[in-house]
Amino acid sequence: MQISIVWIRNDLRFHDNTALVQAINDAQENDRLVFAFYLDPKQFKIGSNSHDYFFSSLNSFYKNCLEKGINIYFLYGDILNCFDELLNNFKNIKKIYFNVDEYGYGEMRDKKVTNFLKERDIEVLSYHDHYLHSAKDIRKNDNSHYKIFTPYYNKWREGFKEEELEVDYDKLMKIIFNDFKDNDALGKDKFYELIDNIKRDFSLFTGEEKARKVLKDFLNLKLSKYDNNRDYPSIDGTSRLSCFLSTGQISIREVYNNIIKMPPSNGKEVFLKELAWRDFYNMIYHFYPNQHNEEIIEKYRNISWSYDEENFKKWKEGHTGFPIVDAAMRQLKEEGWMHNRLRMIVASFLVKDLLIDWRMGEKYFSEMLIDYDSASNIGGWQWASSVGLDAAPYFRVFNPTTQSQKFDPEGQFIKKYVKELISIPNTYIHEPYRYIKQLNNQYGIEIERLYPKPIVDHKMQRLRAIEMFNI
Ligand SMILES: Cc1cc2nc3c(=O)[nH]c(=O)nc-3n(C[C@H](O)[C@H](O)[C@H](O)COP(=O)(O)OP(=O)(O)OC[C@H]3O[C@@H](n4cnc5c(N)ncnc54)[C@H](O)[C@@H]3O)c2cc1C
Repeated sequence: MQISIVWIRNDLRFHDNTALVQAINDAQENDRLVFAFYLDPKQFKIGSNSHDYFFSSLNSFYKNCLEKGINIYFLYGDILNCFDELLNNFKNIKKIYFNVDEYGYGEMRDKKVTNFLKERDIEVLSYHDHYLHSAKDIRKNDNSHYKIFTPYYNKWREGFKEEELEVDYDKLMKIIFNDFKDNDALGKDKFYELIDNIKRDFSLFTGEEKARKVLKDFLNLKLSKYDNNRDYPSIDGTSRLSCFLSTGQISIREVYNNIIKMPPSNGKEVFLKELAWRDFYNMIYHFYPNQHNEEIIEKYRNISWSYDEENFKKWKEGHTGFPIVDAAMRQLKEEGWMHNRLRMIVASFLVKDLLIDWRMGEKYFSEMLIDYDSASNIGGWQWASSVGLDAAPYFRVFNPTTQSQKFDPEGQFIKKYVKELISIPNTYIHEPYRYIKQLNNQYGIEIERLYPKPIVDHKMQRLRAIEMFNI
């Protein structure tokens, strides 16, 4: 009997899980398959939304496995010790299957483990699975990578997209190997401990079935109007698939294939472009591995950012005195998700109004977002900060008030999250300070008790930001 391991990671699903399907298809009659999950202490962000969502999703996948009669072998601790333990516990492991990470810490970890396993004569079979096109797929004619999105997108549209892979469940159930004691696997206790300590339970928004339902609702109810509605945070007009995609609870090919089958519409075209941005940022992070810490545009590496903790706190808590920024930041804290338009507004505000280092914002998002994905998050932050490839030009400074007037004209979104503004007349909702000042003059009500006055003067900060970039 030979054992193959399927190393599960941010691909928490059965359907169209490339590594899993390949492992099942490759197996001979006497081969056996073990599911393994490595709990990486370096990646825990205990108490954060991103951590709680990931572990709620892992728990959901684990329960799905148990229902099917599949156990998971959890590993916890130093990665090479863990794989050593795995090889010792199952003497006849011949192959390890997994879906690769193409950037950042995950890519380094995969390389380290691959070398370790190869030295021990274990065959390592790794696959591209997480994106429609892997980082090296879409190239210019001279074979270099793209730096600008539009030509990348044109090539991306033409590129061949893989078909979805079906799981042969009958075969899987014949070859699955569960004959290990849970207490042999040191990680099981740690897994239960992590699940017990989840602060915010996101389980209702996890799982393969839920992801499929969210996709179906999007196709039926939102896709055809996506182009018009996607910019208005008070409208539920976007897919809400990001958390399922970042944890792999739905395959990107399943999303793409369903979209492609829909009748032509502007909504469909715009949506495909968003999927391409996801691939684009994966590609960029792959080719600029220091991007998490370093501006891609070299001349901006010497900007003297502010590290003002007080203003940073006001931004995080949603107390800046700019209602659209405050509503968005409160939504992020309460729900772990923020609308794309608002991500752009609050990121621009942090960097170009408060002049604070984008890395501080990126780190905060990495903890607060349930859809946290390092490539898209760093890409989004470098875009808003004008320091990345094909980013917003440095002189484009979002005006939080006009953005608010344009994308939340009635203030519906603002009033949902900034409750203290609920009875402010609509004409003042984007600049409540003006109204409160009137109240103050008329009745002597203290301004800051109702809602803070703007913590900065946007016009002045805009000029300072432009000056700061002028190096
Ligand atoms: C500062 C900043 C940080 C961001 N951080 C993340 C992050 O950590 N994780 C993340 O998934 N997205 C991130 N985004 C991109 C985008 O905001 C979210 O993907 C989107 O809001 C998720 O909601 P949705 O699924 O309803 O999106 P939809 O509008 O329905 O889009 C469909 C899918 O396309 C992809 N997508 C859409 N817009 C983008 C984009 N600009 N860049 C990359 N992929 C995109 C996502 O996978 C999304 O689920 C960030 C954007 C900014 C400006």
